[in-house]
Amino acid sequence: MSATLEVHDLKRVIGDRTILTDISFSVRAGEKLFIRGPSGVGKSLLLRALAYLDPIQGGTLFLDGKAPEQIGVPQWRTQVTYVPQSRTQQKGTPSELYFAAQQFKAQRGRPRGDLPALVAELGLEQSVLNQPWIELSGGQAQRVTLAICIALKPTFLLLDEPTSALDHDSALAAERVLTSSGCGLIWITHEDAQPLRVGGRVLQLPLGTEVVTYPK
Ligand SMILES: Nc1ncnc2c1ncn2[C@@H]1O[C@H](COP(=O)(O)OP(=O)(O)OP(=O)(O)O)[C@@H](O)[C@H]1O
Repeated sequence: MSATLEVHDLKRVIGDRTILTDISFSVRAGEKLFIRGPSGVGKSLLLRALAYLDPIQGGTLFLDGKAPEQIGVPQWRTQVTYVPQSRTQQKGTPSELYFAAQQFKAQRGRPRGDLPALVAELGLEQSVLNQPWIELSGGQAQRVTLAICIALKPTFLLLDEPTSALDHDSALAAERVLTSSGCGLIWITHEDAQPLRVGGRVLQLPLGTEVVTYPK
């Protein structure tokens, strides 16, 4: 049976503003769930909450029936990995980040993907791996970040507009790489055509209702 990520009645409050409330859904490894909604509605906050990067003010998260505290927060984030919209850091190179990520205790002994192959499939030269982050374009940084996160083989990838800095052909390549990764994908997009192309369920914020499922 494939792994399942469950969210029950999630609530996020910032200051005196309730941004998200009563959000419930579940996703299995290999499935795709798109998150849609207007700017500022709380899409990034939802993904950050799922990765246990921010505290939540209500609700529960489970991975295969276990809460983050039971699994251990580093182990949770190893399996439920947030991929930020912008470049992960300004210091060092992508290779150094990939090496450093593998040194975390929760990452040791886990299977890895083929990072050079992922870099090539995303239309990048291998040399980007050894270029300082600061020298990469927004689109190069976005793709190499994706390649690193996929190569770390989490069970779920939480994708914060993963193709926002890409031209159309590069976006299509990224969609192919992501869908063949085998990860469960929870994917924020502002592009109407993307869920239709990729296939998957669509959850609309602020209500958190599933509005449509596109076949694939
Ligand atoms: N650290 C923070 N402190 C205060 N307010 C925050 C913080 N992070 C987010 N917010 C607020 O929470 C709301 C939701 O933010 P979020 O980034 O999740 O929106 P979003 O739906 O991802 O938007 P966009 O589509 O523009 O990326 C916004 O009003 C934002 O200003």
